Amino acid sequence: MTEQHSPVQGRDAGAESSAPAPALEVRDLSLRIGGAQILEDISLTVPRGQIVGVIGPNGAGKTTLFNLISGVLAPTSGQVLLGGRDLTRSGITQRAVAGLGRTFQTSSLFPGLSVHENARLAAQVTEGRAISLFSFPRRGDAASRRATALLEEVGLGHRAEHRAGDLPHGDKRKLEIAMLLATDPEVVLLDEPMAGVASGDVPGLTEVIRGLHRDHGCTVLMVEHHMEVLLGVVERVAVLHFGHLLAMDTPEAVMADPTVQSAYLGETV
Ligand SMILES: Nc1ncnc2c1ncn2[C@@H]1O[C@H](COP(=O)(O)OP(=O)(O)OP(=O)(O)O)[C@@H](O)[C@H]1O
Repeated sequence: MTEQHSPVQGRDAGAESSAPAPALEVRDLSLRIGGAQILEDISLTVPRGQIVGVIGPNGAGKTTLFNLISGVLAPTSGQVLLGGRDLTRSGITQRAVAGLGRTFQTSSLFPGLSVHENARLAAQVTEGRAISLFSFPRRGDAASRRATALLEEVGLGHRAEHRAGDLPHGDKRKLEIAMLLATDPEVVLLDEPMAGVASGDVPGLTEVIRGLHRDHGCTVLMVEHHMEVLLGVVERVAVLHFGHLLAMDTPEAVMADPTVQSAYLGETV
């Protein structure tokens, strides 16, 4: 996507788009805990189908932003909108029903269950059935078929019967993405998907992330410290610094921005 490069300091350079309601919009979002201002006046928009990266030094507020968007935390002020709908006061489940999916920094799998059982539980939610391992699933039921198809799609078909807890990190992440896909999300938040993943598994996982966008039309917001991966996948990058949005623009514009370089890229990118 080509975008006019404009000065990027302190604002979302895509926020003035006249497109219909963006898939995700955050307006003046702030969080204060005790005396600490964790996030302050964050505003950004993510158009439908775009992949946006979120970067920033440790403690910049990236995970907190995800927690506010997904409803894990309530903001002190500001709004979160999904497809133009204000979900600021909605709980985690309501946001999931509205089309928001999320992975966490730490794995959220059931480690003692098989890969297929994990995927099937996620698929059961979409089938509108209560999550249950005790419903005597048959290989042929709809949730099982969907789980099998999604595992094939992310390249885990051959591991379906493995214990999820025994998977290497890269495969755990793929399984989490298969489970996300089982819920048909429109907007996906990925929190450091490459964390702990062996370098040899990075290209395969990167392809799975691209597939979220390419094959499922998902809008993706992705925190990632692995800059090579991030810059190769995203269309825009949001830079957080001490709880503020320092910039949001194309990777090229952000990387060339002296403010970003001095504030964040003192570390090598
Ligand atoms: N519940 C809390 N109470 C007080 N301070 C908090 C709380 N949660 C987060 N913080 C602080 O808010 C800041 C932002 O934390 P956050 O985890 O969002 O950063 P991050 O950018 O995701 O960091 P990292 O890259 O290390 O994961 C940090 O200084 C953190 O210590």
